Amino acid sequence: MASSSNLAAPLSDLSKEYDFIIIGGGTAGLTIASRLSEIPDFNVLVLEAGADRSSDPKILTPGLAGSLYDDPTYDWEFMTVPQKELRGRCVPQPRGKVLGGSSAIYQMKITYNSQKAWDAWAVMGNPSWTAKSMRPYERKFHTYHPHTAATEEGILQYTAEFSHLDEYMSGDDGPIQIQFGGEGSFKQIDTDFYKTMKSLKEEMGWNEKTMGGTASPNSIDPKTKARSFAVTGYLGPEVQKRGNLHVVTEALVERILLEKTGVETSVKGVKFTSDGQTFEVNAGKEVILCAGAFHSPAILELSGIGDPKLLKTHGIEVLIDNPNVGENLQDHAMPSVSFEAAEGVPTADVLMRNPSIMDSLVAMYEKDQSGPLSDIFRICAWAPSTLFDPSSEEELKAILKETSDDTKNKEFEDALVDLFKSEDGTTTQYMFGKIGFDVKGGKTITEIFGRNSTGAIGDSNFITIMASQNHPFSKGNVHIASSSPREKPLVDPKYMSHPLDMEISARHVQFMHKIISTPPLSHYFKPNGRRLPGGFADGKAPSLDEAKEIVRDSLMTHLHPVGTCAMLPRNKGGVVDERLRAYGVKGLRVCDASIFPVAVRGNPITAVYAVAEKGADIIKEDWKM
Ligand SMILES: Cc1cc2nc3c(=O)[nH]c(=O)nc-3n(C[C@H](O)[C@H](O)[C@H](O)COP(=O)(O)OP(=O)(O)OC[C@H]3O[C@@H](n4cnc5c(N)ncnc54)[C@H](O)[C@@H]3O)c2cc1C
Repeated sequence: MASSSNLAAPLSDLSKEYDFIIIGGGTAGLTIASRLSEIPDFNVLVLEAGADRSSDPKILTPGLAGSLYDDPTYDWEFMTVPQKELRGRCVPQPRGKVLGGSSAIYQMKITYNSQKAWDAWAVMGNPSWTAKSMRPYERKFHTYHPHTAATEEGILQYTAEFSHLDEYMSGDDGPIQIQFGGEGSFKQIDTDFYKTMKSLKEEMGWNEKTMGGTASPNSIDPKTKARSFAVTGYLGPEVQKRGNLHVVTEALVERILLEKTGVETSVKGVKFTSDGQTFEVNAGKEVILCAGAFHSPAILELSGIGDPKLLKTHGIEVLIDNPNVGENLQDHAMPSVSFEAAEGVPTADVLMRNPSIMDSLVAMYEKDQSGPLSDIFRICAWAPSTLFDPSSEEELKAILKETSDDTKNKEFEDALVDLFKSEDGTTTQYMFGKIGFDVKGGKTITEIFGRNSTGAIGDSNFITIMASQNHPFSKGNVHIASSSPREKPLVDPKYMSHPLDMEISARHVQFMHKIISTPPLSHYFKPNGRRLPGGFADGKAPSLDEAKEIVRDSLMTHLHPVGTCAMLPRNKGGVVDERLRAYGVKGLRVCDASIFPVAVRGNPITAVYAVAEKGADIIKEDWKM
């Protein structure tokens, strides 16, 4: 049953025209809706395909985040097309299909982009998107609740000194609540991970300030112990009282309505379906497309904006010829190797095997928001992307030279190489999960986390190390599969299609041996224990060739697709200009993860909020507000 959410009048009260129509009530969409509706003269409509589940305990309980995937109630359940470099494996790609979008199902981990990686956006043709211009927006979206002395002593003293510890980065009155967690939020194993990464950093001579362990806070509200996300943050009670904001859920946008007057193409409105009925609403000022990295390009294509060849194949009239739509897909990909834990080391595998334990944890949280489900402590570390020893650096540079013939891509590759060379930009993000992953045997995310028929995890407990490449060279695409708005677009990230990505990832798999062999962390692993998907035999690091095979069998997504409606000059692959205006159409902007020209360092939600905050300011400025 379609609903018009508690924020607005029923669907039957829908006006014929709104100043701004926002497609997608997700992370970016709600941020922009909230900021634009601060102006009483603006009338704003949000159309969201998913339902309003903002009081659903599964969404609000931090420790239940893992139960939201592979369930169409919350998740679009994307699956990539078969990936050539992964032996034809398809990779599951959850995306939030509820009010709040992916912020309602994401893992709540907060990290920040590097200065150098923001500046790459400017260098590539968007001079007003420098790191300096983005920092105020990174502060604006959140409130940071200061960490405790225990967190300082047990964790932060061993971590790299940057971003969240930098006062300049800590917002004090933004809508999203960020915290490190209270007493008991981290365990001795977490402290030992940071001690190990600190000693490795010293041994490897990595940059003191930016590399090594980093503790990321979470977007959990310390007062309620609940997920803080786009709905709780940007559609709070005060915003809900605004008469100029209308949010319609369970409303699937089919296409943007465009009209041609002479040579000019402009936006007329939006066509959507809800409750089996079709509606058309006019946009007095603009349509703002915020449907995320997979749906935003698809909606453009369904509306006649894209590669003429593709559109004609699907019988769609070509209104704007722009073959860049849906290209430039970048996703953080990560080989994920599970190492058997030493006897007596508890991991979440125990919970997977004993649902009754989970039931009692849920009861604890329901009673007074206490227990392990009220908090998530996530650990990670940054390492240089390639440069473990100088000889391999030479080898990697040679590979890059061989593959750099594509002139359109040259600027992108140059920007990435520049990032590699810089102290703060060049990163692979190691993550550490206290649970086994069966990536090779699991077809869905749920199966990968140990509930699949291959039974590879069995009765063992595992600790998984993931190595996410933050600035991948491989680029894929997302395009419609047919002219039906109900059919999901085809997602092809082309993981590891650039040979340099394989070289980098394989070296990081080799380095995992060093991580598990270094005390005090080494004590948590069973000597010569089982490894998933395999390798590391006889207590040794795999050879480079063996490591590449491990990458093929263990690579999964870090769930950070971006870039498919890139903000770039049009002749360099752009879909929108630096004021987020779609090329060739008056009154249409795109603003979400799809506009990122280059993937950010680390987890992208902070960048999505910051981009949306800046986007809202740009729109206000352009309408002289
Ligand atoms: C499982 C998971 C875990 C993650 N963990 C982290 C993490 O810990 N830290 C981090 O920083 N990032 C994480 N991310 C990534 C982060 O959540 C996303 O990058 C970010 O939320 C994307 O925001 P967006 O606005 O681009 O898209 P979304 O937030 O996905 O919003 C798009 C919205 O558009 C709606 N929509 C799509 N098509 C239509 C249509 N035709 N009509 C109407 N509405 C439509 C969707 O339903 C959705 O609500 C995670 C992502 C996932 C999926």
